[in-house]
Amino acid sequence: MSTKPKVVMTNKILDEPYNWLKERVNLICWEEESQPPHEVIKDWLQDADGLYSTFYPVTKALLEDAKKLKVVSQCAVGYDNIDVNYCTERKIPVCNTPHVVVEATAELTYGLLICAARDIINAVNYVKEGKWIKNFGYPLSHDLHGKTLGIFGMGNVGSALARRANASLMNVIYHNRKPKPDDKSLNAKYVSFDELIETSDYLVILSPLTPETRGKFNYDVFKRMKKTAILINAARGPIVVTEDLYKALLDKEIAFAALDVVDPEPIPHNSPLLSLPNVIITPHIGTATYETRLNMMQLAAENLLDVLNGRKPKYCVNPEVF
Ligand SMILES: NC(=O)C1=CN([C@@H]2O[C@H](COP(=O)(O)OP(=O)(O)OC[C@H]3O[C@@H](n4cnc5c(N)ncnc54)[C@H](OP(=O)(O)O)[C@@H]3O)[C@@H](O)[C@H]2O)C=CC1
Ligand SMILES: O=CC(=O)O
Repeated sequence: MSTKPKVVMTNKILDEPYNWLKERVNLICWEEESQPPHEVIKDWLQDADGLYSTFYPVTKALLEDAKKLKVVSQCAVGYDNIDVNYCTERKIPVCNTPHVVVEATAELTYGLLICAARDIINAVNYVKEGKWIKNFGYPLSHDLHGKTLGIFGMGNVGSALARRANASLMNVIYHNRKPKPDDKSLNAKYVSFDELIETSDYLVILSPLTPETRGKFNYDVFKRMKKTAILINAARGPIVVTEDLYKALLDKEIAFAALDVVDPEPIPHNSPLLSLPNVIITPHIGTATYETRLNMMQLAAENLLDVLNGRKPKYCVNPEVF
């Protein structure tokens, strides 16, 4: 019988971190293409010491029979999918992977911003569909330089985006619950939520999903934004009310939306959002580069192993459990 701790992994990860972890623990991993069924993971967890979550819904119901569980290690910075309060009650540390996700997520967000501002996806399709019959024929798009970029949630990723916006000669404003001490170095101005939504040409959501931010962007907010505004959500889908966004785009209350995250995920194939020409959607790929995922996967494995070996992990969102 193995004396190594048992760890449940909710999805296969890259070979290097997988093999690194497998050498150190008794690893049981869901390797199918499909999302692992709740009942299977719940069953595997009954005698497990650790859970390595690839953004799996970690609910009280999933964990309540996992009496030996010592750690939940998430391969992501956001942890809104995890019932942290329940884990804290059980004195189970919840680990995540901040910092290593930052630059790749800012790059993707910046890419969405440029694609939306310059209408690149529709323009590519216009060429592919044989509609390019003369120059000066394609509908005009909008500059980045000289425009106002509003960031809702100026943390690590928001700051990395602000640096890119500075290089594009944009004016950067932001709203957090409190101003950032280093915003001068980011050439970014702290504004109220009202000023953010009313004056941004491009409004990027980069806050965590919390009870306070859930549903924050609703029809009333969209009505108060510029009619020419472009909304980019690279944070979490439920921060935006999906039906309200659809209506606002249809009613031309805002001009365009570029989304890396939606509610629900994956987006249903018959979602009305997919029928709109003024929406582009990517499948939650902010961190989905080889290099970044490798770093995240290794960090999540190290966090997990630290706890199992009685050490404090590098990143833990409920440190009060120690
Ligand atoms: N699309 C993707 O693949 C990815 C998505 N993400 C998402 O992006 C989020 C941000 O990541 P990251 O920058 O690393 O996180 P950080 O914690 O560094 O930044 C979050 C920022 O949001 C602000 N914030 C929190 N609550 C509120 C609120 N109620 N109103 C306004 N601002 C608020 C915080 O400031 P303050 O505390 O002062 O309010 C903070 O500056 C993650 O939580 C995750 O959900 C991250 C990586 C990849
Ligand atoms: O969505 C990704 C994350 O790291 O959070």
